[in-house]
Amino acid sequence: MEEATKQHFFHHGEPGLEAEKQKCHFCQIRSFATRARFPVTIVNTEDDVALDPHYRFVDNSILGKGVEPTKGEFLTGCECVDAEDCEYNTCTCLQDVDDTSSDDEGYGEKPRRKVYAYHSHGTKTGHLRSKILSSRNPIYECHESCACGPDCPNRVVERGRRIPLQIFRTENRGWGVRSTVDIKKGQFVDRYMGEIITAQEANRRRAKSHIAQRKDVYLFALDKFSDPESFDNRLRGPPLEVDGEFMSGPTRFVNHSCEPNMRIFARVGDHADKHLHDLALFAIMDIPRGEELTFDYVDGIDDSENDALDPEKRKDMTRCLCGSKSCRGFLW
Ligand SMILES: C[S@@+](CC[C@H](N)C(=O)[O-])C[C@H]1O[C@@H](n2cnc3c(N)ncnc32)[C@H](O)[C@@H]1O
Repeated sequence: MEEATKQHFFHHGEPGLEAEKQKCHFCQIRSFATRARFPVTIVNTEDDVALDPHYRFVDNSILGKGVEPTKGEFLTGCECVDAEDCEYNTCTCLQDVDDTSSDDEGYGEKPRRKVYAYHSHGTKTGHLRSKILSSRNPIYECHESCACGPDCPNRVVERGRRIPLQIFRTENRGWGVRSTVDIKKGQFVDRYMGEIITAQEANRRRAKSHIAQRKDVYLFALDKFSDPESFDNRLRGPPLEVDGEFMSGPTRFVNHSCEPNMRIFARVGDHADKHLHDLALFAIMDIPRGEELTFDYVDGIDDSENDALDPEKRKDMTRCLCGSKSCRGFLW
């Protein structure tokens, strides 16, 4: 770690080291557009280990072979001229929101039911509403094809990470992630990024991996809108997957906890791109600066407690070191 730090700070300003700079983690995170206001830092006060040299930081997912975004002519956004209108179900971006319990508000002839995922006023502006936080509902945001403009309050994930993150060496679970500022319940932290690959490619990578379950830690299926009956054939078949093992952002280093402080939500911009939805991490409680950020890798859906009763299965299982009171004992 110290070697890599020295090399970066003393030599990477010099010309002629382009190839070396490409592989340098500090140069990669310095190239992020938000580096000045919301930097990512890497520290290790535990041991001498550096990040895996094969790993590369990116600030956007990379589309793999055979993965296509929807073509421009099929993209459609809302026509809300006043961004305030994007809080109501009259905004076409929110038309698919399934929110039958409502804060119904009559407005002339049009029903203006507030279905918006975020608080839109006061100190909680931009934070997920508790009703969404305690659900598994997807988040529908306005996006680049919308008329509402970049300041629309329904563009929280689209605007990107607004929190400085630090990757640090934990005592017993390799690298972990924390924030250098306090985070409030409902605040967006960052997306889980990586290479977006086809299901076939994901299975090929699983088969190649020595321990398939280990590979599964880095693979996230984009299956929130999967539906065998869908008119969209991209939603009918096996979903695309995001592989963050060798190319991702800081959230790739977030560890598991059985009592997590964040949760992943599916976030969609253009409805034609549901097959490519984002994986957005939000705080589900207030998190003081410096506290490790975690999420539940299996989001509560887990067979490990049952498997652990079987001595044969148990010997191949990975012990969970989250240290929480309700720890389930095993990661998988
Ligand atoms: C997505 S990575 C997280 C970053 C990882 N700590 C690292 O150093 O690269 C997942 C791996 O972290 C470790 N890990 C994460 N949460 C853990 C936990 N609660 N207990 C034990 N190991 C954990 C396991 O080795 C797991 O395969």
